[in-house]
This record gives sequence, structure tokens and C-alpha cells, in this order.
Amino acid sequence: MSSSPAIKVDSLVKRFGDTTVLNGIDLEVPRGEVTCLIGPSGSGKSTLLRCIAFLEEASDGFIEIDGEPLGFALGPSGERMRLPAGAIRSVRSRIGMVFQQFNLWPHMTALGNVSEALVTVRGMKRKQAEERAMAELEKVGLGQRASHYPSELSGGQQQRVAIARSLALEPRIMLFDEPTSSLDPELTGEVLNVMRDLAKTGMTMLVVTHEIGFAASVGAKIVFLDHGKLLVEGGPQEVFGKPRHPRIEQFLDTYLDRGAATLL
Ligand SMILES: Nc1ncnc2c1ncn2[C@@H]1O[C@H](COP(=O)(O)OP(=O)(O)OP(=O)(O)O)[C@@H](O)[C@H]1O
Repeated sequence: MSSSPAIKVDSLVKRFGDTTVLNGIDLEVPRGEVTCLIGPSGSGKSTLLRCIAFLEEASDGFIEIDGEPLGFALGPSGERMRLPAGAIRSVRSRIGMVFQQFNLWPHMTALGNVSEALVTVRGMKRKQAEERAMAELEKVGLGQRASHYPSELSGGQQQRVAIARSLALEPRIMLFDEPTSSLDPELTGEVLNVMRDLAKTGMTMLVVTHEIGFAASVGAKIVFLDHGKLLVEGGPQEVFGKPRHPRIEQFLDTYLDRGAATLL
């Protein structure tokens, strides 16, 4: 495999109407590590993740996944050129994404939620898909809950099903958009543990989180976004250690979570 980073973001701009939400982001996400994206509310974290997942189209700039362009590339005369749908799908399929809201199908069991993705996206036979789905549910500690519907599962369990559903599709990169924001602390812990285990397997992960304790202990790289710009990036010690960038100091005062209080 090439030595290119798992994700490369180059001069990315995203505008909604007259509002510039991402204002020239350059970012490299190394392979096999956890990169945590932090920053104040409204700084553009979700938008950046959604651009990388191609759920939003960037207004300008480029994204590469494993060295291959996603969505847009430089054309022969140096113009920004949209790539064909097939090429976009092929690169996009390497990325899994987990959202704050679990987005499970309410009328399907946990097993159904995971296996359906394999049948519809991968064209797998139902029986084979269910076997695979069961194995994925076991990995996130939910083998015993396979026949339960989302309404019969806790928020933490629902999020673990969503993670299993993403992982079943064998992504090379996992994006997490505040996966624990809607959970209480106990359920947050169980989801973060699943993410810690996933990190140990060498999965490339880009995680938007307000869980500073998680970012400081699991993130190999921390990226701080502020008003649509990448303000600080580095290892946890560089970003959270003292002396700190004044904006980080201010951010920690506002967003410090319980785990972080003991870590920093
Ligand atoms: N579809 C959209 N149309 C218009 N404005 C949008 C859209 N999506 C996001 N924005 C705006 O972009 C800005 C950044 O939003 P974004 O959700 O990326 O921030 P964030 O850092 O993830 O915030 P939070 O931590 O609160 O989730 C906000 O001002 C938001 O209102």
C-alpha cells in the first residue's frame, strides 16, 4: 500500500449560502491511528466529517482517501473537476460513519439492522449476511441482544449496533461524529470502550468528540478547529499539555468532561 495518509484534506472550503463554515482546511489523518477532532460548537467539525464522508460536497479544495481523490480532482487545465459517480462510490465505500443519532431501522432487530446493510450494500445472501452480522454483534458485546429491536435496547447498545453495522461493511476508515453525545455517562463509557477496542485493532479512526478524556488517552493526534479553521494540531501532550494555546485553555474551561478533569 502507498505511503499516502489515510485521509488528506487540501485547502477545503465549505460554504452554505453566504456563510463560510470551513475556511481552507489542510489536514492529514495517518493510517492505523486515532485522530480526534475537537473544537467549540459551530466550529465546523461535523461539516468537515460530512465532507470527508461525501455527505456534503465541499465548495472548494480536495480530499484524498488512501491517495485517491474523493469527489473532485484537478482537471487537465488545472480546473476543479467532479469525478464520475462510480469513482466517487468506490472511494466512498472505504469509509464507515457513525452518527450521534444511531439511525437504526426501528422495524428491524439488531441482527436485521446489521445484515440488511450487507444484503443491500454488498449484495450478500441473507443467510451469509446474518452469520456475518452475528459475528459483528458479538465483537461489540451484543451477541445476546441480536433479536432485540432498537426500542428494546439502551442508547449505548443501539450505538454499538450502529458501529457493528458500519464495521460489517469492512471500511478502511471509520468516522465518528460525536457518537456519545446523546448518551448518559455510563452508556458513554460502554461505547467509548468499544471504540478503544477498535483502535487497538489498528483501524484508522477520525473522531469528533467532546470527550476530552477519550481524546487525550486514545487520540494519537488531536486537531482543534475554531471558526472553520484548523487552529492547533499535534499529539495529546502538545495540544493539552501546558503551556496551552489560549483558545484551547478557554475551550477546556467550557467543555471539560469528567474524564479529562483527572487526566489534564
Ligand atoms: N446544511 C447546513 N446549512 C446551513 N448551515 C449549516 C448547515 N450545516 C451546518 N451549518 C452551519 O455550519 C456551522 C458549523 O456547523 P457544524 O455542525 O459543522 O459545527 P460543529 O463544530 O460540528 O458543532 P457542534 O459541536 O455543535 O456539533 C454552524 O454555524 C451551522 O449552523
